[in-house]
Amino acid sequence: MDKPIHTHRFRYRCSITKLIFCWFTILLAFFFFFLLKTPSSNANHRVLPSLSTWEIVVVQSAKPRDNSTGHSVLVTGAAGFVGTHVSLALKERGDGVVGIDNFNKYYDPSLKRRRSDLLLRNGVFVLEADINDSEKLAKLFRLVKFTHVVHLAAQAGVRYALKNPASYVHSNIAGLVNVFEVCKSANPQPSIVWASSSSVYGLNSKVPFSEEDRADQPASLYAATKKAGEEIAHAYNHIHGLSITGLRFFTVYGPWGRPDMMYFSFTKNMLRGKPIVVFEGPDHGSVARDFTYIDDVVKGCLAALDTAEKSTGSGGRVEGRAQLRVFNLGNTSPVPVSEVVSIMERLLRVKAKKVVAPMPRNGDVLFTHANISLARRELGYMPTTDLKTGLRKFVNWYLAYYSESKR
Ligand SMILES: O=C(O)[C@H]1O[C@H](OP(=O)(O)OP(=O)(O)OC[C@H]2O[C@@H](n3ccc(=O)[nH]c3=O)[C@H](O)[C@@H]2O)[C@H](O)[C@@H](O)[C@@H]1O
Repeated sequence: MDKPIHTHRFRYRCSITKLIFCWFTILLAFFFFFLLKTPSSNANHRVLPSLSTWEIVVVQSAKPRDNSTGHSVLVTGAAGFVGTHVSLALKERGDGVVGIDNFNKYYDPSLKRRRSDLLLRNGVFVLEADINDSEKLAKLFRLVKFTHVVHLAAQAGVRYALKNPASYVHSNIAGLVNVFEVCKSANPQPSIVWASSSSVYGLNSKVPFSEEDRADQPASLYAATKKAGEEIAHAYNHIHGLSITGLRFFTVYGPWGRPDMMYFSFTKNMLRGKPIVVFEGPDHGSVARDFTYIDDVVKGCLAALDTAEKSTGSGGRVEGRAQLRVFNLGNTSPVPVSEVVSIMERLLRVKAKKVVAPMPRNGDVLFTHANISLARRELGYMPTTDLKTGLRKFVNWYLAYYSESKR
């Protein structure tokens, strides 16, 4: 029997209503889904874009002004004293630079932050990470094909090794190996320039110190880790074809310097009317250093980078021998610490309260003196700043920096 027409209509209306209801429910579900999703996706945005922003900033920072001639350089220890100056100089001449620094507390981290701010204002991004963090380093190399690595991150200071020996092993041995490991696996492999130290000459008494002299009598753990670094560099060069240049820095000083160093701490104490302890050698002999001004050292670093040959390894294969070099970067004119104090007295117009004490057996050596003929020949390295001029520049910076900090 035929169903009454109104029943059909009713059913028909019902199914239309159901359909509309269904669609409406689906639309509503979508609406609520997106409504509820928005805040959490915003939360994600706080993470994701900051990650991609981080990546974009790295890529931008690494870009040379001119792609065909400029380098892309990773500078470790970029918020350090030498690292900051080298990064600025590279950026200024058109290279792309990315920095990495762990901002540790060995000395006032706010100085490192201020250096990092200065770098950022000049287009250099410094990533906060430790050189032992292989993941972070590998990530950087996935983002950028670095042509060079200037490895300056280290635990510095010869005397602090008595207090915290582990930090020297962590940064100067394990950290160095980690940097080499990441560089070795990168494709293409970068060329590496890294900071060794004049302290590797240790008890060597043949002057001036030449690269061929003995460097197997370290007087401090710091020196021992730097010398070990040179041997480790040899192994990575030999096995993996990494092009490596080690630079033996001689007591580098200047604006934005390290507060743990003598010229810096003496300035601070003299201005506050506090005593300074001046070490002397046996029989009241003077202790002297081949103080080298930062701008001269920066020129040496850039010349080392520019003359560095390409690494020869890739994908586990090595095509021929890679370059392995070591250079002294000194000033060739040692100055006794007592003379530094006299210069500071004149510059600061303050009489130092000197306490003369025998040099403790804590890692110090009596003197350093660089023979720079190899660096002159191969790098065109020629220091031009005498100690008086360099210290004047340091004092000017110091007074400006700390009067501004006070304000
Ligand atoms: O050339 C280097 O390779 C090394 O130079 C410096 O080491 P150092 O020369 O000992 O520099 P300072 O700590 O500034 O000492 C300079 C001189 O001042 C003397 N000094 C230091 C501190 C002090 O209170 N009194 C004092 O007479 C030291 O004996 C030394 O002769 C750096 O601190 C090291 O990181 C670097 O590697």
